Amino acid sequence: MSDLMAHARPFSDTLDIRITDSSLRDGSHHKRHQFTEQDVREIVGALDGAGVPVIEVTHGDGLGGSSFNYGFSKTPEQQLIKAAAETAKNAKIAFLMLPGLGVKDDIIAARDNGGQICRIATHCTEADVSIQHFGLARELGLETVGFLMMGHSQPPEVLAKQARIMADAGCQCVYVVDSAGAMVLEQVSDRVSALVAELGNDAQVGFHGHENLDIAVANSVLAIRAGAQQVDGSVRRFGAGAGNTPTEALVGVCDKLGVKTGVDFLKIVDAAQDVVRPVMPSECLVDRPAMMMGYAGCYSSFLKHAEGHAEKYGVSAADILIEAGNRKLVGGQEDQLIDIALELKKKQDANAGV
Ligand SMILES: CC[C@H](O)CC(=O)C(=O)O
Ligand SMILES: [Mn+2]
Repeated sequence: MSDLMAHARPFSDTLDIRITDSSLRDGSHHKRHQFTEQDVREIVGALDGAGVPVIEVTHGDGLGGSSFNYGFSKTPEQQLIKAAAETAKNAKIAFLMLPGLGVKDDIIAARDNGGQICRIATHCTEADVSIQHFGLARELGLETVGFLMMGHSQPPEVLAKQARIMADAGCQCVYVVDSAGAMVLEQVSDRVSALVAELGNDAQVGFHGHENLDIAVANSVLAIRAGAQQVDGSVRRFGAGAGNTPTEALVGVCDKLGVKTGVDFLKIVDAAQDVVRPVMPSECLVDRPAMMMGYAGCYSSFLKHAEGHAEKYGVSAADILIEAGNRKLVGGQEDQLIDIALELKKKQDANAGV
């Protein structure tokens, strides 16, 4: 056992932590939900071949996300889940759902199409809306994961209470989710430790990072040190905004620290370069708007929307995002970004005497 794992809790007899790759779900934001069945088959084949134990596949906003507000999927997500499940030889296929966007029938369909892990995401103060969905998922024999989104916006003790609500509802692993890429080092470990202390053996704890301040791997290492047993990554950071913790770097760093992930470093690096990169519309960059999002603590999936409105109304995407952070907007409030852009334009025009 490595020094890092001395105080941590191994995931199983063979793995210290279990990595979930989210390229085919969080990456859906970056791809504007345009994945094809062939993209999914190629990426799942490569990740599964490298030993990635869990691969998440869904519209970026989860089951039922394909809509005017969030962006229509090119291929129905249930078809993508089915293709992923047919392709994977060892990896389990996970899917995400946000109560309200997705409904119970979507969970049943995802299970019927081969999904094995149901991940239910709520804003980090609204865990109670997930209760009935965890109940259903467990009845269906699915493994369950809970996502407390925008985890930076609440202190550790609040997150721990919300995690308890999920665990009591049947959630087997509650994630601290740094949706905005706004957390810095001990801000992660303090939150993970609070959940570990609250949940004990009732549920595991996970961490999902974003790269806006360029420290997602370091944040993940601190999460592991604090007792996280499940950690998310996305190959080549393929995710919303600045992207996620790069799976390949996380695997390499874990190898060097003696933390067993079960993923083959050389194979995952090849997959990142040869299979995933060609499917990405562009690299996920820590550019000005992405960094502003992390700094302002603003939702990662807002980036593409903010850029679109900035271009349309001739205002700064960074200003839109900072104001969204000030207003503490959460997923589902994307339409308010248009109001912010219009207000900024009005101010800009007034200053210019238009
Ligand atoms: C809209 C769902 C969101 O993308 C979930 C997630 O990955 C996050 O909050 O970081
Ligand atoms: Mn995310």
